[in-house]
Amino acid sequence: MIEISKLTKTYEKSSRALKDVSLTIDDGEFVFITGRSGSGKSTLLRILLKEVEPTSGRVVVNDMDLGRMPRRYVPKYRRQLGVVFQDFRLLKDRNVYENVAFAQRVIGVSGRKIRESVPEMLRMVGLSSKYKSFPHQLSGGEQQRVAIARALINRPAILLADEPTGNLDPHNAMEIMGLLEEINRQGTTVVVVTHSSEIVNMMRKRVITIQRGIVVGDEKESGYWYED
Ligand SMILES: Nc1ncnc2c1ncn2[C@@H]1O[C@H](COP(=O)(O)OP(=O)(O)OP(=O)(O)O)[C@@H](O)[C@H]1O
Repeated sequence: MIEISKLTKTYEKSSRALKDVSLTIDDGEFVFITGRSGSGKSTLLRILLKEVEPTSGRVVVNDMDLGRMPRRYVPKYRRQLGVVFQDFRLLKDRNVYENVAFAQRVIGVSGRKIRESVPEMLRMVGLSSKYKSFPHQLSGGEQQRVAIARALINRPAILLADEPTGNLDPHNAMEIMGLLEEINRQGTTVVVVTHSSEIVNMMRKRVITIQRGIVVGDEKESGYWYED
């Protein structure tokens, strides 16, 4: 569960990126956070990841108050969140299998467990046959599938996706959204930041709209889109 109350972020020498944002995302929800460029979406994600500190307000993720979290606990906290980015961020010199396995190796998962869980995850994202391929041999959609497999391999309760379809053509974008929907169906909370109105309108999920740092809309199962 994500509980945000009265969250404000003002960057130095700049206007407010977020102003008095309060919202709750329950376990198992699928939520879009949308808004124009510069509205504050990435700032919100970065605060959730504890990469950016709020100016004021409270953020509690899975019962952990981020404002009270000791610095040494942050890496462990971040591992409880799966994160996917627009530009995939795969290791270019490792194949598909190794890209996914790496996320387990760094936290000391046993070789036996890795050999069991990576193929299972690659099956889930539909990439079993490409496990030996390198990122440059894959389409954008396939690369994003690898990134999703990597984000989920340690079974996080929450998946945060920052413009996950931003580099994909409409067909691949729809496939990735279908995969995120399936992941959500299996119990993971999914939070997708996007400014694609097509995707938001097609999916009919909860849509939180941010405009100049303020939440101006929060609609359940909606195709709501902000006015320019
Ligand atoms: N590190 C920073 N230092 C100063 N100002 C920043 C910083 N990061 C973001 N901002 C400002 O905060 C505001 C919100 O930016 P943010 O990146 O959160 O928006 P966004 O909705 O994610 O935009 P986009 O869709 O283009 O990624 C903008 O005015 C931006 O210029």
